[in-house]
Formats: sequence, structure tokens, C-alpha cells
Amino acid sequence: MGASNQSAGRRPVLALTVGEPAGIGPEIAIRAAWERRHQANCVLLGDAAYLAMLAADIDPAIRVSALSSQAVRNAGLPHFGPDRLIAIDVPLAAHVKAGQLDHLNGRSVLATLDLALEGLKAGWFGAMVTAPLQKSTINDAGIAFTGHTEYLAQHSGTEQVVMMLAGEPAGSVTGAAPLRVALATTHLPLQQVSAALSVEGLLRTLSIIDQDLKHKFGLAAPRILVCGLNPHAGENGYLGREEIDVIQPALAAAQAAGIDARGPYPADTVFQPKYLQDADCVLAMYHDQGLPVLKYATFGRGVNITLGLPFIRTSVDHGTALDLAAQGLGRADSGSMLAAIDSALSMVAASQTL
Ligand SMILES: NC(=O)c1ccc[n+]([C@@H]2O[C@H](COP(=O)([O-])OP(=O)(O)OC[C@H]3O[C@@H](n4cnc5c(N)ncnc54)[C@H](O)[C@@H]3O)[C@@H](O)[C@H]2O)c1
Ligand SMILES: N[C@H](C(=O)O)[C@H](O)COP(=O)(O)O
Repeated sequence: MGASNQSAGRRPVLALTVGEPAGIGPEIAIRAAWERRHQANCVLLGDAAYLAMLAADIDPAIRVSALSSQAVRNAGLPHFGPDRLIAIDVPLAAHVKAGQLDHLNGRSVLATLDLALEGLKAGWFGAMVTAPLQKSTINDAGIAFTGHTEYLAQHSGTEQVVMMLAGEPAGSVTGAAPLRVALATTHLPLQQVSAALSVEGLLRTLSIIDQDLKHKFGLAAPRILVCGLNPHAGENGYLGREEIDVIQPALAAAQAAGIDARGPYPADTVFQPKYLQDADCVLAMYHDQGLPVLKYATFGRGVNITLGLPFIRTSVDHGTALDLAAQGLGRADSGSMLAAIDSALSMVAASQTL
């Protein structure tokens, strides 16, 4: 996608969608954008009047300049220095009450994603970073929606993407190497997971991980450990056959294609430091097989990255935290949002050196 606004010497421009307005997204987006204002021009996408009001409550020093999306379409994104944040206005339909969901605002949340996609295509932004949204509210607004990952894939015309979360664990967990956990399936009811696994799909997943770890993370020869689906990786077929019928053939095909992928390993043992120290990524078969481990080790510092997209997208490792939002400003930790911005910046830099 385009990069016309990403001229050398200027801070990279990142689209920062602020997520569910009643959650902690807008607050952590403002705080992180302001904290990183000298490294990145984080353009907030959300209701500009609401964001300006919130910014003033967070810190009166934070200035928010509002732009209309039409003005940006007509004249491009103007250059602003780090003395202020820019918000491209995506108006909300209903007044926001912190901690209280309102499905009337669901379409506006999705419109921020559409605007980010438009801006990536037009070259306004070098990457997008997303604050958490509430999937149920968008569904309550009458729009089938399972997550950013699937939405961005569909709306960028990408056949397959891979969700990967990464973070720096406390030193004792893996010896301080980044832990990266990718998923073979994303937001899917558990009952549908087995049927969603196929040799071709897993091979594409492994190939996307391999390519993106090389090109967006600068790893010369990524090493991927692959989990089984069943307890004890199927116990030679006595506890399930997906390992024999699907995962092993996919691994054989990946290895034949030059991908360093090994397994299938029992998911309950593969996350030991002695295995992780020889790996760059673990591929789990489903959401709650891999993410509890990652979030246990890195919550608050982790980053969610969508691999396989034709642009860079990162996000936080947590949700909307309505409980914290309801208590007022200052309760939420912005660490993961800062990590998501930092990660997007380093991926932008890695992509530019190709
Ligand atoms: N990137 C995303 O858009 C994203 C990611 C995860 C979950 N979600 C969505 O968020 C909604 C709520 O999910 P949930 O309740 O399972 O998880 P959650 O992460 O919102 O909350 C889980 C717990 O972690 C705490 N927490 C979360 N973020 C925190 C932060 N920044 N600082 C301090 N504490 C924090 C919360 O207070 C809560 O106790 C769901 O709709 C889910 O789908 C969105
Ligand atoms: N699976 C993610 C997590 O648990 O953190 C989260 O739901 C966000 O997914 P999307 O980026 O697809 O919205």
C-alpha cells in the first residue's frame, strides 16, 4: 500500500484507531500517542470532540487538532509538529458513558477501521495501531464481526492472515527472549476448530509466519514450533487424529519448502524455556491454547500483530476493560499500547530497509 506521506526525516505517521469509546481505548490511545509524540505522528481516528475533551482531562498540556476526513481526502494530511495530536473526526452517534456499552456507537467504531484502511491505501499512514474494541457491541449494532484480524483481512482482500501476539516475558520465564505465539485459527467457537484445520491452511499459515518474521522482524531463518491439537499431541492417534491426518503432512510440506517448522508438540509441554530458547515462534492451533500462556508471561507489555496483510497492523494485548473505564481516568496501564506503537515503528523501519 502507498507511503506518500512517509517522507524521510519526518516522524512516521501511524493511524491510531481509538476503539470502543466506553472502554479504556481512547484514554490509552491519547496517553501513548502523546508519550511517543517525538518518535511518531500518531493520528487519532475517532470522535474528535470527545477525544479533545478527554485529552484535556488527562493533561491540559495535550492539544488536539481536529481534521475532517474529507479535508484529508481533498488536500492530504497536513504536516504538524509534535506540539499537538491530530484527530481525524469519525463522529459517534451517541453520548459516551464510560464503562457502559451503547450499540449505537458500533458503526462509528468500524468506520475508524475503514478510514485507517483508506488512509493506508492512499499513503497517509505508514501503519495502523488499534486500541481495543468490543466485538459484542458491533454485533449488537447488527453487523457480524469477530475481530479486527478477520475484518482487516476481508476488507483488504487478503485471503489468509495470521494472528500473532508477542511480548517480552519476565526474565525467569524464557530467559528474556521475546515470546511469540501465532494462532492457526482465530476467533472461532471451539467446536469448529478441528474442522477449520487443513493441510493447505496450515501450510499457508506457516509460510506467512516464516515470510513476515523474515521481512517485518528481520529474522534470517525463523524457527517455528507447532503445537498439536489434542492432549499429548494425540498420543499416536489414540487421543485424536488431527496430528496424523493434518498437522504432520502440513509440517512435512513446510519443511520441504524450506521452512524451519517442527512438531507437533504437546501444547502443555512446548512452552518450557528449554524448547522456547530454540524457537522464534510457537504456532498454537486455537486462541485459548496459545494466548493464556502469552498473556500470563507478558500481559500489559504484549503486542498483537496481524501477519500476512499488505500493510502493518499492531494492537494491544488486552480488551476494553470496561470495569476500569467506569472508575474514571488513570486506572488503565498504557504499556501495551506503547509497545504496539513501538512495534509498528520498528516494523516500518524494517520494511524500509528491504
Ligand atoms: N485488540 C482488541 O480489540 C481486543 C483484545 C482483547 C479483547 N478485546 C475485547 O475486549 C472486550 C473485553 O474483554 P475481556 O473482558 O475478556 O478482557 P479485558 O482485557 O478487557 O479485561 C480483562 C482484565 O484485564 C484488565 N485490564 C485490561 N486491560 C488493562 C489495562 N490496560 N490496564 C490494566 N488492566 C487491564 C481488566 O480490568 C480486566 O480485569 C471483549 O469484547 C473482547 O473481545 C479486544
Ligand atoms: N484475540 C485477541 C486477544 O485476545 O488479545 C483480541 O481478541 C483481539 O483480536 P483482534 O485484533 O482480531 O481484534
